[in-house]
Amino acid sequence: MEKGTVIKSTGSWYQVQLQDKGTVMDCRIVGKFRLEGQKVTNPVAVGDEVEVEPNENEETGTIRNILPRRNYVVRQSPRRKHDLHLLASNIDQAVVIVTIVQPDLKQGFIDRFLLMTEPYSIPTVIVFNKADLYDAGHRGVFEYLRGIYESIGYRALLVSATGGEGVEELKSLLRGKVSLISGQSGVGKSTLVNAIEPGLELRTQELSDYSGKGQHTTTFAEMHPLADGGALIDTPGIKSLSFIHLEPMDVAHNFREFFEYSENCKFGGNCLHRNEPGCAVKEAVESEALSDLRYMNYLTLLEEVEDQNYWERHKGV
Ligand SMILES: Nc1nc2c(ncn2[C@@H]2O[C@H](COP(=O)(O)OP(=O)(O)OP(=O)(O)O)[C@@H](O)[C@H]2O)c(=O)[nH]1
Ligand SMILES: [Zn+2]
Repeated sequence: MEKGTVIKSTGSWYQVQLQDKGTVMDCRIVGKFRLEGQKVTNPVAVGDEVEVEPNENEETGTIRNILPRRNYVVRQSPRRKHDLHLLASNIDQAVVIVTIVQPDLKQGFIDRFLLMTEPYSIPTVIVFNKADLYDAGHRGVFEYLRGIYESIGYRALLVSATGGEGVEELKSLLRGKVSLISGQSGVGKSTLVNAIEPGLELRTQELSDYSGKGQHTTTFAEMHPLADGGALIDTPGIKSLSFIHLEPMDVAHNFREFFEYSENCKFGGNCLHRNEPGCAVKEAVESEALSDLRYMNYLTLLEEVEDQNYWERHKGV
């Protein structure tokens, strides 16, 4: 057995960088794996520490064991809505790239992303790219959002991949850390990564193939080492994020700023902060101690998760 780190996954094959030799081996996995009792489309994630048994040819191998994960980021599979998809594991931080223009910032996207990274309290940096295109109004929107997110402990950064603004600061945030980097399509992720590490070829892509059942997208993630230390785990552009695997209470527990108020809710840890009498979270929103934008997005996500749970329970009845 040899130990290694998964640096790329393509669905059926995994590239494992071997700890001792430093070489990369193509590996397969046998058997079915589950995550917290739910099916996963990819049982092994980029970032996983694994034990590999080399095949007779010594060129390929079989993953026999996944070492315990320090953390992981999971989303609902874009292909099979009842399955989960592991984006990455054992990461130090997540970087979500957004832009206010070209394309317009999708309302609620940042909070959806944070709901994905919050279960393991993964530090998340929100990078606003294309600063060179922002007029005074756009800058105002950035300042407003930065105020909201930095007050609850997330870093917000203004950068321009093409103009250079903020790139050095982002570079120093990435140094020495394993960062998951993600964003909606077209926000400039490839351009930005190239500005950070010229020559780093992002080959991550969303491949579409056509089968009789319709259009399928396959997701690939890949870990790239950084010259200054650390690594980037690149993920394909995210179209949408939903949360079939969460319960309503999980949504409440992963809006981190609610915590210091929720202990004063009449129903304490069981409060969903909606119409419950004596809800301290709702009061804090009304008195503007908490952001009403975040609260509004919270209610949307809560309702979405409740609807899903409803249909799950009534399926086949
Ligand atoms: N003005 C301006 N344009 C940018 C900036 N960063 C990226 N772009 C442009 O935005 C477009 C999309 O950039 P990409 O780097 O391909 O975006 P991406 O996020 O990797 O997109 P996908 O490959 O679809 O995931 C390109 O035309 C870039 O030249 C920026 O900071 N300022
Ligand atoms: Zn409450």
